[in-house]
Amino acid sequence: MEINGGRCNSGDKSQVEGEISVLSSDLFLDHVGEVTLAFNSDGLSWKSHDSFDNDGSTCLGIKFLPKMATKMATKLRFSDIYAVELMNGGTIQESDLTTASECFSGNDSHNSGMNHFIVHTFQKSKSQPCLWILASYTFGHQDLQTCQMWVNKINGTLDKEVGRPKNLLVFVHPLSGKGNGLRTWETVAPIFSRAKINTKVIVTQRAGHAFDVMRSTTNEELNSYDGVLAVGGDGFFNEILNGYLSSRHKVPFPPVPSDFFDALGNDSNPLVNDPTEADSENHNNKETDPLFSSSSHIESGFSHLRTNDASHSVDQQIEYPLPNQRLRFGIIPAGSTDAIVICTTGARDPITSALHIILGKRLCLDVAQVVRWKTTSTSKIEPRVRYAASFAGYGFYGDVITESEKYRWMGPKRYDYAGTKVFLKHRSYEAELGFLEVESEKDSPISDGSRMFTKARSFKRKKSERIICRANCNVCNTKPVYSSTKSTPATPHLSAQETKWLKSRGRFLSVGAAIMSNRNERAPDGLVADAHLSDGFLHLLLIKDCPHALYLWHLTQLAKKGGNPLNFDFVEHHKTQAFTFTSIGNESVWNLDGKTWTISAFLLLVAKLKRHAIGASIVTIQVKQCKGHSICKSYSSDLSFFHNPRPRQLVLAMSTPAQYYRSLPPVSKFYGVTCLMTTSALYFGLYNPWNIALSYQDVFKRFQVWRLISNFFFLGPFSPIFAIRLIMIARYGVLLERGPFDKRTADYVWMLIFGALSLLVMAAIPFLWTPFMAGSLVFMIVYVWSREFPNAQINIYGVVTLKGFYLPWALLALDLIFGASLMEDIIGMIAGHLYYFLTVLHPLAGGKYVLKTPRWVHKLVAYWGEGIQVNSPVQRDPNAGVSFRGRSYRLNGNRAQTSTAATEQQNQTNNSGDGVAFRGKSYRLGGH
Ligand SMILES: Nc1ncnc2c1ncn2[C@@H]1O[C@H](COP(=O)(O)OP(=O)(O)OP(=O)(O)O)[C@@H](O)[C@H]1O
Repeated sequence: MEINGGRCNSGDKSQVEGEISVLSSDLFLDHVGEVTLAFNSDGLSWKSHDSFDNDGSTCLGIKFLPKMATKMATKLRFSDIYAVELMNGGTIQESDLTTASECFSGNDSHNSGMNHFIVHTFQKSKSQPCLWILASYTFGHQDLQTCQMWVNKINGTLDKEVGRPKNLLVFVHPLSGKGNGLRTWETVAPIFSRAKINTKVIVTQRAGHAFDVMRSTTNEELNSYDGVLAVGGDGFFNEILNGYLSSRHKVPFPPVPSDFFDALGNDSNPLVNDPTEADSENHNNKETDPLFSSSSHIESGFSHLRTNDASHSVDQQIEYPLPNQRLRFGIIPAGSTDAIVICTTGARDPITSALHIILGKRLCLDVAQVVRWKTTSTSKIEPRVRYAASFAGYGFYGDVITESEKYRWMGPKRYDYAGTKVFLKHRSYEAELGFLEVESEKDSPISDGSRMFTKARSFKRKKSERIICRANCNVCNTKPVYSSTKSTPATPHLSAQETKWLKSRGRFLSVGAAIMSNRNERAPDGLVADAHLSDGFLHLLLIKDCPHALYLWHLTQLAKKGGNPLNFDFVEHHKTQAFTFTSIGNESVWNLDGKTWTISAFLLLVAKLKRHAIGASIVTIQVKQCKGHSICKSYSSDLSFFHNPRPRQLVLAMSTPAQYYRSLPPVSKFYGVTCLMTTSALYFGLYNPWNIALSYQDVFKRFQVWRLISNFFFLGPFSPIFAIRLIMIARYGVLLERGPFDKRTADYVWMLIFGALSLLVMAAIPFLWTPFMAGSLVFMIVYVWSREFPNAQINIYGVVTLKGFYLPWALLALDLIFGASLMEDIIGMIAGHLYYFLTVLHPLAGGKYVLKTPRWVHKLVAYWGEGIQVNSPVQRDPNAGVSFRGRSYRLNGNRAQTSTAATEQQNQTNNSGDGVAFRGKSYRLGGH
């Protein structure tokens, strides 16, 4: 076939690689050479004329195989092509074998003055398949008309590709993330113009600008767009979403849960805040929220529903369509977190997102509706609705956003800084939550094992089984089946029989509602690894007040790929469709997709609306029809469940010494008992204490290595000082072991070993040496406790009441008064601080966690057979622990489990009045 002659088979049906094509031509493909290009029903395909085995690709006896030619695809689907461009003139390179091409004779004419067209597509990155990289194929022909014909033909087909946008409204947040919003748009804008997509670009001037534009744009104008793009972060996207929905999502509110307020004191509720609204969206908007006033059916629906009248179910059958059903929403990531983009496209890359949008890829997302109630008829606080697409968080999550806004100039690093500051403050907030349990879910045929209602069930999922929800997810694509007879297939109504409201009240470090997994660079698996994008559920995470170290452990699990952040006793995890929230006392703020909702949040109901109201799509969001409030119906009819408080009673004092002894956790019991026995043996004159004292001379010269250990078990002869030290073990050692080190026996043993080693090193310095360092080790325990429980109230001899933080210093002062040696106290505090610094402060400041418990300690504990270590890398020895097995009891009177105790439900022993641990309780409202 003579290529230079431009022989073209246009219009002929020919066969390329066995496919029937409607058009084929002989063309030059850049970097490949002569090819026959075929136009098939689903895409383009080509076949090279060059056989790389023949002599033509051999130069001076060396065979050259063009790399590009062998790697290049030979097929392109139309669904992957986003543009085709005709170019007049220019050069086509026959192959990338420059050496070889020099050997070719008579081919110079191929390389210049050729007309060509470029087919624009993408390819997936080999190392990261979610990352899409721009790719293009340049086909050349000397005849311009041939090129033109191909371009027209391809364009004609691309025009028929469904779902591709033609007109987009683009909002650019210039200061987003590191201030790169505008530059990000400039990077992707040429791709949109190449794909012949018209864009109207609005660069925002202030916070709330995009909200105002979205809210005030008429529906007619919005109808002229296929979608709205946010070039920015999650908060910016949230603003656009709220601007759109706030005036258009006309549905009646769920009923005011009046029973709930009654429970808290009704009208005279002192907790009602009456703040001046600081909503950024409404700076310039004096309008009353149309959700509450403008629509008559809304008004009637709202007041009607407020009566909790069962007849509102009639209203629930009313459909409230959004005016522009085909409008979609997209994000080009330019923010600091970009969790929505990471969860949908899988790559935090503006080009990948732009390609998804241009090619019309879509995905439904659930959107949560957050309703702040008007708490009483006279309350000045107005009911208000907000929407969140990824996350709603309170406490730690709200405080971090508030704090980080002060340091926006730092860019994304502000979250690390603000997070550390908020962590160190360790604020907890009292609150009461009610959440919906959908019983029918358990029997649902779509249940995939990922639907969890209890913590125990949720933790059974192995890391390897985690499902990452993306496009075409089976769970999200399957309609839930509910048994209510009133249901229509599209509107699953939950009857009171099918649903239960559970309640949880207490002090929480944070409350989070994850609407999607919220994967991001700081939490690679997200808050809830296997959350779905549009299954109609959200994941409620309640982090109860707990010591610093445990909370840090939870956070480090969050930050770790494959971590298990929910596997803690102080973490409650519920998969639900709705929850209520009532703050009590001091309040934090809510963080909705990274935007704060100021202190006015009194009670929130988050109802995931997917199949009830709104669906959203990937990068592109499609708003679906709203169909009533079945959740709310069950809410009003099921509130009686709120009143059945059956808190778990904590038994803190045992009635007999034997019971007390059995209740002690293993390490403190072992250490305390050994110290007591050592002193008792001395009392009976059984040994000379100098034989167990620390003496490096004896250790190194006489190999009396036991001295390195034995000196840690002698607290001195019976005396007031001895008694105080023993009580310290029984009190603070036990509190530590039951609190921060609960189910972390190996870690606690390692803390003591590390402390002992540090003390031994210090004792090598002559003026720090003391013969017995048990007192120092006890002081180390007290110091660590004081850091873990800094706000606990302590009372010294009924005279002085202090915060836990000052306890070691108070004891130091007492030792001074009693005339005891201060040296051992001080070196104990140094060892304690070293441990706390390496395990808490240093990792918090971004440093490495260097003090990981060594494997041999895990083995030791496993061999011992006492205590529990969650996530232990070693198996417990089934024959171990004979000496203590079965003699340890939990405080609630249950025998401690010594085997698979990781799933054990354990009481929070810190409720003992230290005022630090979670004081609330979670219980089934039905009293089960
Ligand atoms: N021109 C502007 N000047 C100041 N603030 C703006 C402007 N445009 C938008 N904003 C506000 O900035 C807030 C944060 O924006 P955005 O979410 O894009 O950035 P981010 O916080 O860095 O990213 P992420 O939410 O992913 O962490 C938005 O909620 C929006 O209200």
